[in-house]
Amino acid sequence: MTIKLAIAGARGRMGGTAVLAANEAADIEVVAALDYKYDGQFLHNETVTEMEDGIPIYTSLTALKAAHNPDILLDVTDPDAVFVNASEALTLGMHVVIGTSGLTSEMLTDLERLSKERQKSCIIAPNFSIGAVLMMKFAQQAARYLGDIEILEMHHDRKLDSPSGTAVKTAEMIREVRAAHIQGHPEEQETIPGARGADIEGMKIHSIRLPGLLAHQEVLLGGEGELLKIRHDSFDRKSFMPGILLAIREAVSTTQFVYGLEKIID
Ligand SMILES: NC(=O)C1=CN([C@@H]2O[C@H](COP(=O)(O)OP(=O)(O)OC[C@H]3O[C@@H](n4cnc5c(N)ncnc54)[C@H](OP(=O)(O)O)[C@@H]3O)[C@@H](O)[C@H]2O)C=CC1
Ligand SMILES: O=C(O)C1=N[C@H](C(=O)O)C[C@H](O)C1
Repeated sequence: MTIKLAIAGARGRMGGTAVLAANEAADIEVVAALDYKYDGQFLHNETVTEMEDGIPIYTSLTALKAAHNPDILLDVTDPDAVFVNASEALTLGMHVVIGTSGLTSEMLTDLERLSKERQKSCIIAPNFSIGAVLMMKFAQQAARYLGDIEILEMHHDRKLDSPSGTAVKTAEMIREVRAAHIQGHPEEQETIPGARGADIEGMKIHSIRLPGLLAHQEVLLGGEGELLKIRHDSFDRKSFMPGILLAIREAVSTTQFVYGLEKIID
């Protein structure tokens, strides 16, 4: 069976790479794209134009669904768009795979409810790279022994959200095994606000944005007289593609809500 795939954000950095990867997969066909702008202009009519490779672009998911009946929507858009796109897709009876970061815990709860109600898969992967998933799992494992942790996430300077979805997921995974406690000096004070980074149960997350970077993370685990560093680097968006294809195939063959690719790989 050929999986009919629609992509929201198909003209972006991740979406463009995903179109190429899906087109190379024998069992997947990209049937349409969902977008809201073309060449900087906002689009208003329903079927608008097509991508360079002939994939039609729609501004309305309802119109896209009526014309192409895709099995699944892959969303790689931005934090403001993803929840609306994913909720609409589930409501229309499509499975959903989400790579977009920035979903709040309330949004995750709503998507889980909708996915169960509609009996459609919703797979959310803060990071599709197999190496990054392993980095998160290794950090979780190490956190049982070294509980003072700071996460350094480094991305390209076009990224909209901070901290990254990967850093948040890493802290959440570590939280499952680490006793909650405040790190650093109990009376420490920031003389410049933000100096100590974002805080999840005492763990600090520091976000770096620079041209030249793509997606990198270091988890620093400190103990008396020692430091363990666990680092992952994505140098190319191709690193995310095997995980995307895996999630798409998994989504159409089951109905499940999954937050984290580690749950599928395991
Ligand atoms: N899970 C993972 O492994 C990875 C996740 N990501 C995440 O994927 C997301 C996209 O990243 P990236 O490709 O770098 O970003 P880009 O800005 O390059 O791409 C996002 C695309 O989505 C489009 N878009 C915005 N709003 C909508 C909407 N409502 N409907 C349809 N399309 C829309 C944008 O159009 P326009 O530019 O005209 O606004 C743009 O083309 C980010 O959240 C990022 O964190 C990225 C890499 C890996
Ligand atoms: O914006 C990106 O590029 C990336 N975003 C994801 C995140 O927020 O963790 C995944 C990866 O780090 C690349």
